[in-house]
Amino acid sequence: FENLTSDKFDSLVEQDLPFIIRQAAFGSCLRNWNKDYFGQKIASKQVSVHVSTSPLLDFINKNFSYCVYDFIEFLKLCSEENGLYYYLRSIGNHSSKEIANLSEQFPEIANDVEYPEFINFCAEENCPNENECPNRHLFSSVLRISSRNLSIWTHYDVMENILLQIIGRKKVILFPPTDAPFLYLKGDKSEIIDLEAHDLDKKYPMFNNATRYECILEPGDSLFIPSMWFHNTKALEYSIGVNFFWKNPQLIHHYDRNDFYGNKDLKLATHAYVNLDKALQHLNKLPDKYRKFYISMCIAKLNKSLKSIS
Ligand SMILES: O=C(O)CCC(=O)C(=O)O
Ligand SMILES: [Fe+2]
Repeated sequence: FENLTSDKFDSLVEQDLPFIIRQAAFGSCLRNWNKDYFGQKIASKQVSVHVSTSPLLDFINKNFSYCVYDFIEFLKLCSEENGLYYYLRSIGNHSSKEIANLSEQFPEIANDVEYPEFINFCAEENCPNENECPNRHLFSSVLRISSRNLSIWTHYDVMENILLQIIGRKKVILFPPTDAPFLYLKGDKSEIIDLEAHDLDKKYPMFNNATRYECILEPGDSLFIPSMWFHNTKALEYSIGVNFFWKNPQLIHHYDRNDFYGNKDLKLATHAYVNLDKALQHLNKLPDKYRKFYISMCIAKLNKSLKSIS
């Protein structure tokens, strides 16, 4: 889409499908950002970066380490081909237990990113009235810089999200939330790391049932990624982007206060998982015949509940 109005944007977000917005007014970052500009603006800053010998980052098996670099040194390493792959996902200043916010961690360049009017972000930094306020509330703004060919594990986030591509092209592969049973999940992440591998169906036969959506983001494109949609991104070139998570007004009370990344399950879902584990612990104490019977009764109950959702 181009030239979106806020009504059109609202109705697209409501549809809960990913879509690309081309050339929206995200500010001067789209014209100014490059290594020389960052060098002039940013004197010295330490960043913690994922570094791996593999371009396919795997969070489950952790095939990377975290290394601290000076930001400008990191940009140099990340943009050259030296056999290592680098990925910066900006985090809070003092520890990872702080929400990423460009204005706080990168104040020198934060004003280069503006939010198009159609998103209707609330002007108040900490709106005292998030429940009643008609505007959207920004949760975090995250700077994402990757080496060419680097891809990020397939995962979902619990918040609505716009991923803005600023430098380089990026391929994004998405799967709808209904594909969860086919993605071999461990929490919010898929075990399937190489989505291009030829023998996926041998190791992951259910993956055949998944519906894959693909797009390539050019600089200036932004992608709406609905909450709970699985996504995997691959930088086709040295890539700089920013993404913005915002809170769904209907879920304000449901988000986990300890969520610093926009990806912690809703509190009630976490309770449900805990209780499900407890239920299974109880049933697993029974002899097989009874265990089988009661587990199938539980599944029937869950299926009935699932079918009642339109
Ligand atoms: O491309 C990336 O660096 C990951 C983007 C992502 O996971 C997101 O926007 O939620
Ligand atoms: Fe994500």
